Amino acid sequence: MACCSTRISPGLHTCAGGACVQRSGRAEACLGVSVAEEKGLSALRVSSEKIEERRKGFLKGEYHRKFVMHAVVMEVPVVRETRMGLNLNGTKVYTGAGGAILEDVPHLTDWLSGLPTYPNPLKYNPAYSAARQYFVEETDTVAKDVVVNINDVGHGIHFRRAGPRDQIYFKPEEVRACIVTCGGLCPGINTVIREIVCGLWTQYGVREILGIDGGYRGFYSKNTIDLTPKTVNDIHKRGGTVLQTSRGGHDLGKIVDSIQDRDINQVYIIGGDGTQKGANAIYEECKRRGLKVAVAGIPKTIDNDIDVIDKSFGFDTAVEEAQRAINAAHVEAESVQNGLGLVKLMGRYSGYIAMHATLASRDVDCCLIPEVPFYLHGSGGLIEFVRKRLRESGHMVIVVAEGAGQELMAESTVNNNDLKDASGNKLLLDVGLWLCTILKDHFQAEFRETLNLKYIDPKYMIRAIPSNASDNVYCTLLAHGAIHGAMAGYSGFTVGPINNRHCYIPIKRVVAKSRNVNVADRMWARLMSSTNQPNFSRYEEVVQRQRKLNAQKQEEVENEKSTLSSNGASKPGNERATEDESVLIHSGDRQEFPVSAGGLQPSPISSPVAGEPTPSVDHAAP
Ligand SMILES: Nc1ncnc2c1ncn2[C@@H]1O[C@H](COP(=O)(O)OP(=O)(O)O)[C@@H](O)[C@H]1O
Ligand SMILES: O=P(O)(O)OC[C@H]1O[C@](O)(COP(=O)(O)O)[C@@H](O)[C@@H]1O
Ligand SMILES: [Mg+2]
Repeated sequence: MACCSTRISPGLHTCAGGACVQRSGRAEACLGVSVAEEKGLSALRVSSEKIEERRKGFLKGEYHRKFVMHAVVMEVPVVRETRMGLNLNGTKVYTGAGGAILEDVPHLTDWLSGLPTYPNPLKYNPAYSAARQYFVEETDTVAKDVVVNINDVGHGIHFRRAGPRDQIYFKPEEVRACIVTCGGLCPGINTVIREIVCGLWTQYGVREILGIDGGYRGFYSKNTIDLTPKTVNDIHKRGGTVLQTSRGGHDLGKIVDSIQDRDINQVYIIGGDGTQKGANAIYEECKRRGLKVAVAGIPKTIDNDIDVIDKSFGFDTAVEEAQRAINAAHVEAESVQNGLGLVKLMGRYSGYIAMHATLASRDVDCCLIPEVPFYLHGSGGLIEFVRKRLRESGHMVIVVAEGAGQELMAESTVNNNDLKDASGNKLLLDVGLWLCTILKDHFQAEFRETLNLKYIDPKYMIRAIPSNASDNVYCTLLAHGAIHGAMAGYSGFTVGPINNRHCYIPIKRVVAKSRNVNVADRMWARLMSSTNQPNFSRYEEVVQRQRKLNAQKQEEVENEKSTLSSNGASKPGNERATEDESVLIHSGDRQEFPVSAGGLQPSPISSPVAGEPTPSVDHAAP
């Protein structure tokens, strides 16, 4: 049992460091914590009478679990106030008397005073009336870090717990909500849309729900779509988004004009990091204009790179679907001699899908992710490992995240790729095709071996499927969290689970940085120990050496050029010659490699490292 969901309630903590311990086997716990956990109550508002009252209830066996009470709980002084301030980002921050810090989300009352409140209609909803302590207290919070030292004082950062509030700030018949989906596809988007519509309709009695067609630009360039439980009934069984999506087109002025013109007062925005930045700008602008508009973000990213929350929806589905591609690659590889299956998975900057898919599969020999730069040649390099593994097992499978090796490829690209998509995201070089060409050609040229390489890029097949059962449930909780938050008057927030408890997080906090695989963490260690792949720890050294070599070569070419021009030698087809020279520089000594797909030259880093033995040619190989 965790006591951390109540850490803002220091009055109930009794142990030296402010933590409570469950004694194994005997189901013991602090009363305060068990009460707060079971009933969703907070000590911040709890008087000693209330504790006494609850204690009696507890003793009468009103609670599910049988806890042995720590007598000392009752002696702890009750905290009567918290301190409020702003942090550097302008986020409201509450500091509890015990040192816990609540990073709060904005509320309509921050800029609109005297707003009336209304009782939550869920009180009278027969489905929910049986749920004990259904409403979340305003003082309930969730701790960001749950693994703490028992002797630590202060209880770290907390976020507001998500869920329905007793009082709401919108009369249901006043609500005119809209939903928009932006960015790349991800399994589960339709489920979130469906559950926002059905939740608003059935839980709160909202009748006006509009779909914005085609992402942010749809606010000002398209008609809206009426959404009802009937129109969205089956959409969770389909992949994609029924509302359509897009990149780019975030014209803030026009979007908020459209919100105002259409009398929209709740905006539900489903999208990734770019979308959430856009959502924050919309919230800020609504606030600046003094509008009673609640803006709720629902984080979507198949890459699982959104910070703070446990994981994004669709991630589990994606990892599961990736297994099919890995299995296929494995079957192909083990059915031939020198078989190599290469699978490229999503992950622009974060290798979560590749890492989890590898761990789940057990058939993967090497997993390459953006967080771990790799190199090809020399000791500890990829080629050495591939050769070793092929010799041992006769076949192997490599999983590569699409953002891996970008620096390595960029180094070897004659016309460096600076292209961006409509949202400003850098377009990636194709690491899958690049690896195919390099590996095949190198094995042929250097070892006289034919690699039976099969390349699978299942990205769009994975993104397009509907969410699996557990993601469907997750999407439902996200959607419900978002509607409860908006109805309660919160705005500029993203909803998501932290340590398995759903929270409202300031959007600003979520987009401040993206999340990456922590290679110093045990999860990556597990992967390394299961694949036994190289850790590429010599990357920097290898790159530096190669850069030096390239610079020397460049200098030689420049010198040659200037000698030619000072001799007044006019070479026919001079321009073409210059191009060829630049190819030479970038391709190092390995001119036997053809230009790979995507216009890439073999990497300079892919050349043997100076001072290292060149791999011997294996003439015995077929
Ligand atoms: N910094 C930003 N400010 C405002 N809008 C943004 C910003 N970055 C991206 N957007 C908008 O968010 C939408 C989706 O962004 P994108 O990066 O394509 O996908 P994702 O949200 O999945 O990361 C696009 O319409 C884009 O214009
Ligand atoms: O090909 P598209 O549609 O531009 O999408 C490419 C990107 O979309 C993703 O699937 C998810 O990206 P976003 O979450 O930023 O939309 C990435 O893995 C991938 O790089
Ligand atoms: Mg993104």
